[in-house]
Amino acid sequence: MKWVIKITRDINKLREEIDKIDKKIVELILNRMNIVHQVGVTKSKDNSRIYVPEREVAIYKKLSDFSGLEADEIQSFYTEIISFCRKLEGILNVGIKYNALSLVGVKKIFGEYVNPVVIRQFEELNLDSVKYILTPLSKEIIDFIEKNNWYLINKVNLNEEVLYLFSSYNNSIFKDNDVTYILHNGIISKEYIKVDSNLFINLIPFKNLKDFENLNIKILGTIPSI
Ligand SMILES: O=C(O)C(=O)C[C@]1(C(=O)O)C=C[C@@H](O)C=C1
Repeated sequence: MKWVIKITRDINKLREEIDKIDKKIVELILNRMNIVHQVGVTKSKDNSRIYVPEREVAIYKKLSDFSGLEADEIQSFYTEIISFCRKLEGILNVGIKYNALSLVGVKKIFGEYVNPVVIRQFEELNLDSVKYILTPLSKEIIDFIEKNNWYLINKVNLNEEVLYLFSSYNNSIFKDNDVTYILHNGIISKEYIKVDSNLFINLIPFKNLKDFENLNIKILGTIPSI
């Protein structure tokens, strides 16, 4: 019986430590929110985009290098911290087709603070308020982004499928190892996705993009990688 009491006492001490740490974490999150709010005010003056995927990926990478934790592990909890801060800048509307996978994908990319807008066809979207679409690749979305001049800006891997994030805003900072997705009527890279019998999405390292300049290609976008 004696040792049970000792363990309980030790656990209580450890929990006191945890409580202290939690207070510090929340205090730091409040400081972070304050700074992000100021970023938001600056952005709203020059009307720049709220969601900056390449910056979010850079944050995961820096914290991974700093801590030795895998970037995926950092991302698993940091997405929510960024989501919580980002909501001060505004809540994003993201168009999805109705299915459980898309709802999971939206939360995995944006965290809790996001507004999924469920639609049957992308053409139904109100483009004044919806600037993002998360979807598997299809001819329908390729046609939509070509028509509306949208870009491929991010992706999310779920167990069974990959969902791609399209936006009316393009990413603006690219690193050499980021992957550029280009549309062409043939296969011109080692990695590619077949859209239909005469349309392929070729995946090219951003640093090699200049080698493809002379071909008849359309750049869909570049996805930040860690
Ligand atoms: O750096 C910015 O542009 C921010 O708005 C801050 C912040 C963040 O919480 O760190 C939030 C939203 C962006 O997607 C990227 C980063």
